[in-house]
Parts: sequence; C-alpha cells; structure tokens
Amino acid sequence: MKGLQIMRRSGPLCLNSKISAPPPTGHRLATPSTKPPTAYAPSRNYRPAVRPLQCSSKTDSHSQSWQAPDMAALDGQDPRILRIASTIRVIPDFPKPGIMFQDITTLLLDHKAFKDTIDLFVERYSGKGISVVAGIEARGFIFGPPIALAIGAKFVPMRKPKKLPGPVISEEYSLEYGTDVMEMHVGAVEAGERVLVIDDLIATGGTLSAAIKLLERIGAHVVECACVIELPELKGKERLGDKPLFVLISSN
Ligand SMILES: O=P(O)(O)OC[C@H]1O[C@H](OP(=O)(O)OP(=O)(O)O)[C@H](O)[C@@H]1O
Ligand SMILES: Nc1ncnc2[nH]cnc12
Repeated sequence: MKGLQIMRRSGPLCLNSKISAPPPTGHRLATPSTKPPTAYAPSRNYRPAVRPLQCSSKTDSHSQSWQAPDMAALDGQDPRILRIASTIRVIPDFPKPGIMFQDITTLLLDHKAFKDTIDLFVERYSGKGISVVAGIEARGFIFGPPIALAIGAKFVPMRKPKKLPGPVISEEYSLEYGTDVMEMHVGAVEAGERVLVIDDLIATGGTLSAAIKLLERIGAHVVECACVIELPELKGKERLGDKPLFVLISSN
C-alpha cells in the first residue's frame, strides 16, 4: 500500500508565482536557538517542496529527482526544511485503517523546527501587503497566528460549522465522501483585503478551495495558500485552479 493516503476526502502546479507588491514593512522573528532536534526518528518519505522564497512546479527537475537526506545533495536547499521534515511523524492506520496520518504535533515539540517553519513563511510573506492571515481549523490555528503577528496582519479563523458565535458566512464543500461546511465571521475580512490562507496540509485541496471561495465571495484577494505539507498524489493543487500554493514539504 502506498504511504500516502488521506484521512478523508478525495484534488498547476505550482504555483508559487512570485508575490507582487508592496511596501517593505516585514517583521522578522529572532534568531533560532541551536538546540538539537528531538529524538524522533526522521521520516524518510518527505522531500522539500521548494527552495525558500522560490517557486516550484510540476516541471521543476529538483522536485522530480529529489532523494532523501544527505546534506551534500541538498544543492542549495535550505537545511531548515530537512530538519522540519525530520520532525513530522507518520502514524499508520490513523484515524482508520489504510490512512497514513501526517502528524505535525511532533514538529511542535521541536521548538527550533517549529520556529524555522514559521520563519520560512514569514520570510516569504513579509512586506507583501498582506493584511489578513486566514487559518483553517484546526491545525491552521497553530501556524497562522505567529505568522500573522510577525508580518503585521490580523488573524482570521475559518471554522467548522456552529463554532463561531457571531453572524457568519458559510461555504459548503465536497469531501471524498459527503460534504462539509466552513464558516467565517461576517466583517472579519473586508473587500479588497489581501489574504494569505494557512493550513498544515493539503491533500485533495477541498478544504483550501472552500476557503478561497469564501474569501473571494466577500471580495477579498487571496494572494496565496500556504501549507507545511503537501500530499501531491492527491492532486490538491489542481483543485485550487490557478491560485498559488506554497508548501515546504511534499510527502511521497
Ligand atoms: O486537502 P483536503 O483533502 O481538504 O484535506 C486537508 C485538510 O484535512 C486536515 O484537516 P481535518 O479535516 O482532518 O480537520 P482537523 O484539522 O480539524 O482535524 C488538514 O488539516 C486539512 O485542513
Ligand atoms: N494523511 C493525512 N494526514 C494528516 N491530515 C490529513 N488530512 C487529510 N489527509 C491527511
């Protein structure tokens, strides 16, 4: 069985076009500590998705040919990405048989890897005129707020139904089996605002595409979607159409 299965749902490429714009006002986080990583066994099924601040695509020879971990073979790749990849744990058969669950909680235990993750996003999005970081429940709530603080944007939660207390706008979307709904508070984002959408992982792309639709319905401009992990075999990028996607790690 392949190692990459989704937990649920059943999704050009890359996307990472350069982000145009703006007045440089980005904040940077402090220098990372030098404490060694935690003792989790490194995952061997990850490859860095992009070079920081650069774009990858399906035709990117680097992403086609990358093989695991040998610093000499990094060929310019940011070593922070390898470290981040090594902290992500894969749990087979969770939450049900056949699913290889990509567990980012072990990344959070390694404060340097966590900080490097945030830094990589902050380096990319600082000074791009982004006023909103929209985080998708639940794991987008972990990565989104520190990025928002560092780039000087507001954080807006995109939640599952009936969690937000005020008036909401909703977007139904399809999953591998059935449908789900995403909600956002009315007035949290205004027409014309430049938004970064953050989640931990893209699988089929159903969740991110719902977030994009919701934000575009109110006239916001989604500058880019960003995730720590992509499961490329599930073709989530295709579901995003031409909306840019930036990911740190592709799991093969
Ligand atoms: O690309 P997709 O196929 O839409 O899947 C990706 C989504 O699945 C996971 O969330 P999940 O639905 O498990 O919710 P949770 O974070 O609240 O557990 C993940 O955190 C993404 O939000
Ligand atoms: N394999 C997976 N691991 C973690 N989160 C997911 N969301 C969808 N598929 C997933």
